[in-house]
Order: sequence, then C-alpha cells, then structure tokens
Amino acid sequence: MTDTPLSPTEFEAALRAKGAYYHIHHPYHVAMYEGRATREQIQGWVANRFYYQVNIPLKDAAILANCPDREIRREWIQRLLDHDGAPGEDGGIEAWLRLGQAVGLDPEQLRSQELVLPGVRFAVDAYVNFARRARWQEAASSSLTELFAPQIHQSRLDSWPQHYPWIDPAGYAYFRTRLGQARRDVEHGLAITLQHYTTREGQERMLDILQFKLDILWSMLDAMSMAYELNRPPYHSVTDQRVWHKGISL
Ligand SMILES: O=C(O)c1cc(C(=O)O)c2c(n1)C(=O)C(=O)c1cc(C(=O)O)[nH]c1-2
Repeated sequence: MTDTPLSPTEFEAALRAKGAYYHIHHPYHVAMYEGRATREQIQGWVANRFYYQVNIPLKDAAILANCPDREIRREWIQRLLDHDGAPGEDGGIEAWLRLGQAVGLDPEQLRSQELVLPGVRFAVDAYVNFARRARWQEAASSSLTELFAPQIHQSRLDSWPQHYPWIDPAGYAYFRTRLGQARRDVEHGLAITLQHYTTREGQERMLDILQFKLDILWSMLDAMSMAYELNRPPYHSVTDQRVWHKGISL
C-alpha cells in the first residue's frame, strides 16, 4: 500500500464509493421498495428498526461524552434532540412509533422490543459499543453511512404509498423529516472526517470503519430475512415461540 494520502476530494470519493454496499441493495430492502414485501415483513422491519432508532441517541451521547471539543458538542447535540425531541416537542422516536401505528403495530409492542431479533440487537449494540470505546472522531465518522440515507428515505416515500395502500400515509413523516436532517448530519460528519484522517493509513482505517457500519446495517436485514422471508426465526427448528432474550439490562 502506498503511503501517499488521498486528497480530500479523492478520500471523499472513496467514502462515497462505499455506497455500493449500502443496505439499499439488500434483497429485503429491494423487496420492500419493489412492492413485494408482505404486511408481516414490513411490520417486522419497522419493529426491528425501532431498536436502531432508540439506540441512536445513546450512540450520540457516547460521542458527546468522549468529545472534549465544545464547538463540536454544540453541533452534535442536535442529533440527540432530533431523535429524543427537544423539550415540549416530539422527535424521531415518536415519529417512528407513529410509523409503527401506520403499519398496524401497537406502540406498546414496539416499546416492549418483543419482536427485536437477537441478530438485530447484537448488530445495533455493536454500533453503540463502538461509539463508547472509539475516539470520538472515529465514532463520529462512522455515522457517514448517512451519506446514502436521503436516497433510501426518498425511495420509501416514492414507492411505498403506491405499493402498500394499507399503510396510513401519516406514518411517512419520519422519512420526510430525515431527508433534511441526514444531509445536515453528513455535512458536519464529513467535515470532521476530512479534517481528522490525513494520513493514508488513517484514511484506510476510516474506510474499514465505514465498512463495519455498513456490515451492521446489512446484518440487521440478514436477521430479518431469516425470520420473515425464510421463516427461520431463531429456534425455528425446535419451537414456534419467541423464546429469545429481550435484552439484558446491566
Ligand atoms: O432508514 C435508513 O436506512 C437509515 C439508515 C441510517 C444509516 O445509514 O445509518 C440512519 C437512518 N436511517 C436514520 O434514520 C438515522 O436517524 C440515522 C442516524 C445514523 C447514525 O449513524 O448516526 N444513521 C441513521
């Protein structure tokens, strides 16, 4: 491997090239987008993704906790407010609960996490734990899968209403709100990343970190494919009960 660092333009292009592995290309996502998903598959996705939603603020709080730079914290804290809601306002988690209702799920069932598959839980937990332990710049840059997120939110807004008339359109507000929030997050995350990784070794490491994050998103959908497409949820060969753990609080 050469030691010559990539220029900021080349480095950004290398990051964007990782979009080839974004979960927008996962067969589970493609099926949802193309209108081939069943009601149970959509509900399973919404219920499992809820675990990602509730963990994003924990992940961002971990980044804040590790970051000594006040200017960065002042901007980063917006991400917590986006999901948790500023005082007196609803945030993304409430919006996701409304998406749940729109697809026929009871908010209490989402909150109970009883549908969250172990594979999804482990993948999301890996993201939060990485943010707790990594240098804040590395954890911040791992959010850059959001480079590709506006396109995936837009794909749902464009295709779901026509394919799934049974979904209450009020549920789509989350995707619409994220279009702008993700673009703003990316601007900040990209600025931190381009400034922090100036050696070739560092840049290669960052590309590995981005792949780790892509693996998390892909693995979540793999677990959902097993459960809801192949009808092989955990322990399917021994029971049809959801016996798996629902999170161990420490
Ligand atoms: O629906 C999606 O496919 C998707 C993907 C991602 C992502 O790429 O990590 C995020 C989101 N949505 C999202 O809604 C969101 O708030 C979010 C925060 C982050 C992050 O890493 O900090 N990713 C994502």
